[in-house]
Amino acid sequence: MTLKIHKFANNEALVAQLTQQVSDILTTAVQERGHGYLVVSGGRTPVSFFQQLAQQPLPWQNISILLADERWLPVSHEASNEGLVRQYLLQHHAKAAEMISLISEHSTAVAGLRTINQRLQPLPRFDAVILGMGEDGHTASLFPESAALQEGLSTQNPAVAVTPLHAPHERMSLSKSRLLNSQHLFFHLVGKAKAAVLEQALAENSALPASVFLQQDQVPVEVLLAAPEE
Ligand SMILES: O=C(O)[C@H](O)[C@@H](O)[C@H](O)[C@H](O)COP(=O)(O)O
Repeated sequence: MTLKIHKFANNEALVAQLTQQVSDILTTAVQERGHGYLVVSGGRTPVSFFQQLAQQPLPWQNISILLADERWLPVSHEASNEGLVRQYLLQHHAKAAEMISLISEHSTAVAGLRTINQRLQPLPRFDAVILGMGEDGHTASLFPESAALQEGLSTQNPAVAVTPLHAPHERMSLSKSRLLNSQHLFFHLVGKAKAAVLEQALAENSALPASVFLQQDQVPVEVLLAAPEE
């Protein structure tokens, strides 16, 4: 398992490093294969990272951005992850990037799944996937106890439709196999509560969804953690 954990005194320092690493990865990707693919997460944590990354003078017209997961809502809804990405990441230089949406016109994620799988099927290996983690150990929308978890962890399809038991909104999540089809994988974690869940997810017999991504041999994973030390 190639796992590196980088600890930061605060999110500002973390974001500076993550921005640098992701910028380098995307620059290399565009140089080497003409196009870069970046997968980001929604939620509250990534906002300042999005703001920093958007200001980097990268070859954005050759970069596609996707979400690791999406809430099945109109982009104009305040809880839409695509709305968040459009508001904070697809700005400044990054305005030129392409966004590959995880939602469709269908009224439910289950009904839209086929369309989303078809949309994602042709995509090559991602260059970087940045995951968050919930305090219940979920990552992307792969929630513990959700009926779709097993499918999300075992399907070879790129996406899975999820109805979380304890979180709002129906979701579309990238599957484990699609998320791990990447050159680089990062976790961006902020706060003491996340540090504690990280410890659980790193334990040998952890059943938390995040541990599936932390404890694997397929893609090097770097955890960037900003949490005050006791
Ligand atoms: O749509 C989502 O909810 C996310 O993609 C999700 O997996 C997120 O990364 C975690 O829930 C952490 O969320 P916070 O950053 O808000 O703590």
